[in-house]
Amino acid sequence: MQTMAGSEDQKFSLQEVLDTFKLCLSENKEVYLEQYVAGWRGLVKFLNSLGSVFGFISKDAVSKIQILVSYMKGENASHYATVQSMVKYELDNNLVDVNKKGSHPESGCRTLLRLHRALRWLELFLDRLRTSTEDSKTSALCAEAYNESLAQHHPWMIRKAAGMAFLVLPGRQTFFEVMNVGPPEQVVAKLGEALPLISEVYQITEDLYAQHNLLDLP
Ligand SMILES: CCCCCCCC/C=C\CCCCCCCC(=O)N[C@@H](COP(=O)(O)O)[C@H](O)/C=C/CCCCCCCCCCCCC
Repeated sequence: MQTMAGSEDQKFSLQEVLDTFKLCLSENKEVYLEQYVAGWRGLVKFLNSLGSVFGFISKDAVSKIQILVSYMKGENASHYATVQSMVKYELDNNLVDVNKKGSHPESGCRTLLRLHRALRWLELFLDRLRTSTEDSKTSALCAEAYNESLAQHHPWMIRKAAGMAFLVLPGRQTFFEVMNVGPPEQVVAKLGEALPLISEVYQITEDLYAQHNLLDLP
């Protein structure tokens, strides 16, 4: 497993992200937090390679990763092995601000929820990339995926800033090259492999959060 330090500087590999999401689920379909966070670290590498325009997004993702890592390494680390154990521990011990921000503004549950919502964006975006054609615009694919998911949870200012950043996304060909997988057909095949894994992790988390009424945590 990679360490947090310095990992964002290394080269992005879609295969590596795929591997971490493969390792995310236990036999009984619990979501391992260490692998979940490792998957996000890999994605942040990609985002960082796109330039400073995406810095505000990367910074937010890194800060959420760091909050989760601090719980995973803290005195109650054993409760932060899986998303399921984290939810149980934080709810049983009243460590989650459920209706409005109070004494636990950075609970693991609310922090993971932000990344979970972003995972839905990723799922939609990757599916669009997979089915795109040579002349498709990544900025449009990204904006569509964003509007269908994360945008619904963001205020106007963030939506505006995100929309501006999408406009400078590199074209489809460059995008595919940065994934370090090989020719476009292989990228498409690899995306087809990655998507069901990401979808399953997303759905398991979504169901868990719905079951505990955690989908709107402030
Ligand atoms: C497989 C390779 C291709 C895809 C690679 C994608 C790489 C993407 C890497 C990271 C995605 C960023 C995840 C952003 C998490 C955002 C969490 C969030 O919603 N935070 C907001 C709410 O937090 P609280 O205030 O409640 O604590 C926060 O306000 C957000 C601030 C930053 C703006 C977030 C905009 C998100 C746009 C997502 C699209 C990223 C575009 C990447 C382009 C490839």
